Parts: sequence; structure tokens; C-alpha cells
Amino acid sequence: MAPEIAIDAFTGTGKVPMTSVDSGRAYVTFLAGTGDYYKGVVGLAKGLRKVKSAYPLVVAILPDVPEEHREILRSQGCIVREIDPIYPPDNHVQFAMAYYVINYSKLRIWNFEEYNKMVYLDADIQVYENIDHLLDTPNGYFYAVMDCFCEKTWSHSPQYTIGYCQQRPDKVTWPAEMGSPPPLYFNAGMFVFEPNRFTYENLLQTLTVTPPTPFAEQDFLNMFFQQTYKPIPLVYNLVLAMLWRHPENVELDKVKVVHYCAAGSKPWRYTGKEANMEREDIKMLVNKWWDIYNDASLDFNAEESEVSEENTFSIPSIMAAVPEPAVSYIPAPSAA
Ligand SMILES: O=c1ccn([C@@H]2O[C@H](COP(=O)(O)OP(=O)(O)O)[C@@H](O)[C@H]2O)c(=O)[nH]1
Ligand SMILES: OC[C@H]1O[C@H](O[C@@H]2[C@@H](O)[C@H](O)[C@@H](O)[C@H](O)[C@@H]2O)[C@H](O)[C@@H](O)[C@H]1O
Ligand SMILES: [Mn+2]
Repeated sequence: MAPEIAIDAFTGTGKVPMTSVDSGRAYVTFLAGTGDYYKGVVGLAKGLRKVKSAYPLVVAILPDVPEEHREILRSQGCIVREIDPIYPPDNHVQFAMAYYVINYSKLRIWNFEEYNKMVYLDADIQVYENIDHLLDTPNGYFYAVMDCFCEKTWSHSPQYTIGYCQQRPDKVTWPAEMGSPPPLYFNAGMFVFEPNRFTYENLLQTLTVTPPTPFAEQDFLNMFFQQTYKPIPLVYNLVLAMLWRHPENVELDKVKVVHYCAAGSKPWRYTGKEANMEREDIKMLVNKWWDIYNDASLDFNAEESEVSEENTFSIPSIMAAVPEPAVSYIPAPSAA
């Protein structure tokens, strides 16, 4: 049984034409380096178009992203915004992946004050169903999907050592002698947030006095937003390892957003050689990503890009009717 979310206030019903698009809303992703992650951004831009998202995709890029890649992203209708890198304080931490050190630069998106509400998506994410309704969620919270602690990338943590995971807190319970269980922890590959100058300054100031930890900005964001974090259903960010770590929590046909973060699962680099990469569901999801990436009918077309009523939809949020979501984590009774 999946962990119950007290009120699933995130299910839109039906579709209605948008009468006007709130220009203060957008999707945003992050791109660094001269490598092949730009392909992930192209895939994401085309995926959002396929699900008829009403909002643009902003790409926060580091200065090292080559002009050729910037042009490709502009040609796909992306809004390309160069940001300056952010580095953590001097440290000797062993990041879970050495390149995670560049991910602190993601924090610049809080300074995109021309927007009042955004959905952040990693470049290794694909959106397979319209999720515009997430931008209707009540302000004042940080919405994201709970992560899993079972992969080897977590081998540095006490959770991994004792075999505890928040996805199944009843399976290996947190030992009383270790105090209270860790607070709910989100995956920072996807989240709903409000750009705000004050928050931005506070983030940067806090970073200067926070010793870096293995999951870099993901750990930092979990600490910073601990009091306002609201878990949202797993369908909004399927961390692939959930398929083999907690299959009982996954209903693949209901998943709206797939996060290709497992080792070897980046579609544009997929070889099928790494652990779990030969699974049929992984092969299906990688092919699904390539179908969108290779679909020329999803390429940006400036003429058609004029927002018109009949071709822009967003699932109406029931958020307006729902009181502030008492979304709290209620561990499901053990199915075992
Ligand atoms: O060389 C890189 C590495 C990372 N990223 C960006 O940083 C995000 C986080 O890295 P990644 O997704 O590889 O981390 P994971 O989710 O796999 O742990 C990526 O999705 C990209 O948006 C990038 O642009 N270039
Ligand atoms: O810089 C730290 C990164 O940490 C996260 O990735 C991890 C995390 O999800 C682990 O739980 C998984 O085990 C692992 O595979 C995965 O790569 C975010 O997806 C990414 O955006 C970024 O914040
Ligand atoms: Mn990722």
C-alpha cells in the first residue's frame, strides 16, 4: 500500500479551454555544461507541448552552455536565461555524485521574480500528462514528491545502514534509540515553488553557513523548506528506483511525470547495461521518451505558438474548492 496522502487535492477532472494564461506562471529547468543534458531539455520542451501545457519552459543556464545548445533550446520555444553559478562553502564533502556540486546553482530560480509561481523540473524528467493544475496549489508551501533511501547512492546515510525508508516506514521501523525518524524528505528533481527576492536572499545567506552534504542542494532545500514542505503524490515525480525498491507504491499507468534519475536511465545515454536497465518497464519508459524526442510534429512552430483558446488546456484545479490541503503523511497500514 502506498503512503496515504490525507487529501489528494491534486487530481484535476476534465479539461476546459483556458480563457487567459497567467504570465506569472511557468515551468523551469536547469542546464549546465557542454555535454548532452540539452537533449533532456529538448525532450522536456516537446513533452510539455504534447500535453498542451499552457505555460512556457524557462531554462536557467550556466555560462558554460554553448551557443549552439542555447540556439537549439530557443528553436524549441524555450525562454533561455543565463544565471551565475552558485558554489557551496569550502568543503571536503564527498558528494553522492561529484557533479552534484553544480546543482547548487539551481537556487538562482528563486530570483526569477517576473514569475510568481513555477514548477521546477530536472532536465532528466519527462511529463506525460498535463500537470498545469499544480500551479493552482495554495501559496506558502513547497510541494514535492518524497524520495527513496534504498539506492546505493544513500549508502552514506543511517537510513540506508539500518534499511529504513520513508516509502515503507512500517517495514523496518526507525529504532527508538536513534530518536525520532528523519523528517519527510523530498526528491529535488521536481517541485512547485514561488520565486521571491526575500526567500532568494535568505537561501543564499543560509547556504554560506551550511556545511555541504552528499546530496548537495537537495539536502539543503530539504533543510531550508522543512517547515513548509507538503508531500504530493508519487505520480508527479516517479523516481525510477521506486519500480524495484517499492513496486507496491507504484501504479505505472497513473504516473504523470517520470524522473530518469536511476544510474544508466538517462534516455539519451541509455545502453541497457547498468543494473535494472534491462527491465521491460525501463525499456518501455526509455522508448516513450525517445518517441517524444523524435516526434517532429512536436517541434516548436512560431506561427502556431499564438495561444488560442481551442489549443490550450489545463486541467482545472479543484484547489479553489478545496480548503488548504491538510496534506499530511499518514503511513499506510502494512499490507504484509
Ligand atoms: O552535467 C549536467 C548535470 C546536471 N545538469 C542539470 O542538473 C539536474 C540534476 O542532475 P541529475 O538529474 O543528473 O541528478 P539526478 O536526478 O540524476 O540525481 C539535471 O537534471 C540537469 O537539469 C546539467 O544540466 N548538466
Ligand atoms: O544534486 C542532488 C540530486 O539529488 C537528486 O537525485 C538523487 C536522489 O533522487 C536520490 O534519492 C537517488 O537515489 C539518486 O538516484 C538521485 O540521483 C535529485 O534528483 C537531483 O535533482 C539532485 O537534486
Ligand atoms: Mn534528475
